[in-house]
Amino acid sequence: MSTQVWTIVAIVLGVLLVAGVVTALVLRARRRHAGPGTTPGAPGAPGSGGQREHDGDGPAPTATAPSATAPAAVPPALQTPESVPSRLVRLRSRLARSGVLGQALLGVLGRDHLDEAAWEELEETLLQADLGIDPTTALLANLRTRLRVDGTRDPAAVRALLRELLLEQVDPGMDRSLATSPVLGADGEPRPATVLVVGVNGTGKTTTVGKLARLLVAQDRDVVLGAADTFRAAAADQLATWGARVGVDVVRSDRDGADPASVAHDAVTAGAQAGADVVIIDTAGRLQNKAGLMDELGKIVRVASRTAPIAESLLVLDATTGQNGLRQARVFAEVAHLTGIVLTKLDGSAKGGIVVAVQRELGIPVKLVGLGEGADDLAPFVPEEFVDALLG
Ligand SMILES: Nc1nc2c(ncn2[C@@H]2O[C@H](COP(=O)(O)OP(=O)(O)OP(=O)(O)O)[C@@H](O)[C@H]2O)c(=O)[nH]1
Repeated sequence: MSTQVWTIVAIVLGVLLVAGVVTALVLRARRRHAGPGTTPGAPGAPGSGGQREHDGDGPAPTATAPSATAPAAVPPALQTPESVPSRLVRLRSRLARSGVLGQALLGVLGRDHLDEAAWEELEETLLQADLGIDPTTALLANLRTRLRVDGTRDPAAVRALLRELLLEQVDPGMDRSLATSPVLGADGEPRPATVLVVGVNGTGKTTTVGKLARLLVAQDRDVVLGAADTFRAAAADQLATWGARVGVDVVRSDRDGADPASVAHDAVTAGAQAGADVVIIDTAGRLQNKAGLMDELGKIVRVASRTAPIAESLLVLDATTGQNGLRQARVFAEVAHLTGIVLTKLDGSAKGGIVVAVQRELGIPVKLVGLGEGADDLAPFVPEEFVDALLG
């Protein structure tokens, strides 16, 4: 072959080599730009509607509760939970969907003449909203008296009066703060605040534990989770996914059906060793008539409070279950010294009166409300906001 042909072959090979190198560099740069562990459409991936991008009131696609089948092996991208003030603003409209109660009451009160049939209608409306018979009777008696004494039928004044009387029933004076600061243990050493979460299956316990971890992380608390629901195998996986999303450690047993009290003990110990502020313990959903399961809960309580008293025992209640929820509450109160209620599924429920009924029944406050399936759809309960939402 002539020198000319060899030169042409060398040039072609050189061009191909340079093109290959350039292509490889471009691909590498693109991968870097996408970020580590980020797959299109995966939680936290750009454009996937990740937590940070979700500002509206619609469902938060990536913020939805992790499913039991979520892959535990691939660590999900770390998320930043929504701040408390931001979620209060965002979730207000969810509460407002229960405004049908206020509209119905104000509709009747706006009539020219309030006869006995009208008062019965008011009673029926309040009972249907699960306010309970005693609070309903008390509220209507006060309303009758005040309307007579004040002698006003002006709509704005009637609304203000109804607001005042409803708020009285919700009892804004109750202490709704969550005890989530480290406590002094029996040995004089600081211990994390232990938060025990109990309730019947399906009320939203595991979801609430995950959401609460996020709420506390948003408040700069160091959190450890204990997966003491060893009854439902998937619950620990579910919790592990919640924890991984916000960088929170989850203590779990590698054995299905392990002793839940032992997991609770390990979680409290791990929390203390890690210097955590809070240890939240998820427990198995139990039917109140299953004596064995309730005994087991008693054991968890004893073990978890061995080194320091339990700071919070939260009962998770499904707002849509009405009187049945109250029966559950009574049984749990006998076993665990309850300090607060988390009322879930209040989004879109017209049964907001259950807040009043359950507080009266147990004498403990509703501290948190669940307002959707999104990861940050949990908020502190604020009586004034709640009553304003009821009035629509
Ligand atoms: N709409 C709505 N759904 C909720 C809320 N809280 C929980 N859920 C849903 O309720 C269902 C049950 O939640 P879980 O957390 O698995 O219930 P659990 O009490 O732990 O159930 P067990 O582990 O079987 O005892 C899930 O589909 C949750 O997404 C809420 O505030 N609003």
